[in-house]
Amino acid sequence: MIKISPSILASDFANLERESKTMVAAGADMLHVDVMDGHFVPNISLGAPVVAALRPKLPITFDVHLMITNPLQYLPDFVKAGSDIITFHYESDDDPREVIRAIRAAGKRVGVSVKPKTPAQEIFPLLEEVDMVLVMTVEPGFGGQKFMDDMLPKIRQIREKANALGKTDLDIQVDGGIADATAPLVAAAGANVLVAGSSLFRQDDYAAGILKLRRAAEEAYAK
Ligand SMILES: O=C(CO)[C@@H](O)[C@H](O)COP(=O)(O)O
Ligand SMILES: [Co+2]
Repeated sequence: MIKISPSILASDFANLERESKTMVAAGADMLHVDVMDGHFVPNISLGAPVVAALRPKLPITFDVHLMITNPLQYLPDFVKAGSDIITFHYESDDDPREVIRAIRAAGKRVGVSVKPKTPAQEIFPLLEEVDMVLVMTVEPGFGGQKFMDDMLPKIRQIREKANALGKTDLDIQVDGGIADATAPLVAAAGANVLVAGSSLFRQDDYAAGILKLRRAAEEAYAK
């Protein structure tokens, strides 16, 4: 019901393979890869070569979060690298439908992400065309930021609209400041895919961390 997607942005990059493997063995449902270009967001992280290097070593869903300008230009690289879910930012392209179509045509699952200032209503017309909506609960660009609880109504609005459209299987992902205290809030609002970076990677026992986060969210989601 609840899926946990640890963000490897918070891992020890000098030991990326080991860190990722440990997180997968600890029970992660997918791995979240934050791609930042220094243009769409004011930070540079990692790119398709890193996905390509890790992909064959890890039998898990690669959940790639593109925080880049001109996603269509780089899409083939991320497809070739073995991404499973490709999420682009609604604000990063003038024609989001074209990006959705291209990701779909490449045989990948499609996510569309919204920054905190973008209202839910802007993506309502796209809900039937995507597999997942990513609601940013911080300004994209950096890990370790404080969760914005004013994003909770947005999650609820998207879940309600999806249900009203009959799209009850829409994944709603949340990303930014997700931890034991915030997981129940987002799950109660209707999110079912939780990205967590610093709150998981800073723990000694990743399995215990995932379990606790999952339980906190599941209890609230079921209500
Ligand atoms: O996309 C982003 C940041 O832009 C995230 O995926 C962060 O990596 C989440 O980090 P935490 O807030 O969980 O530390
Ligand atoms: Co992310």
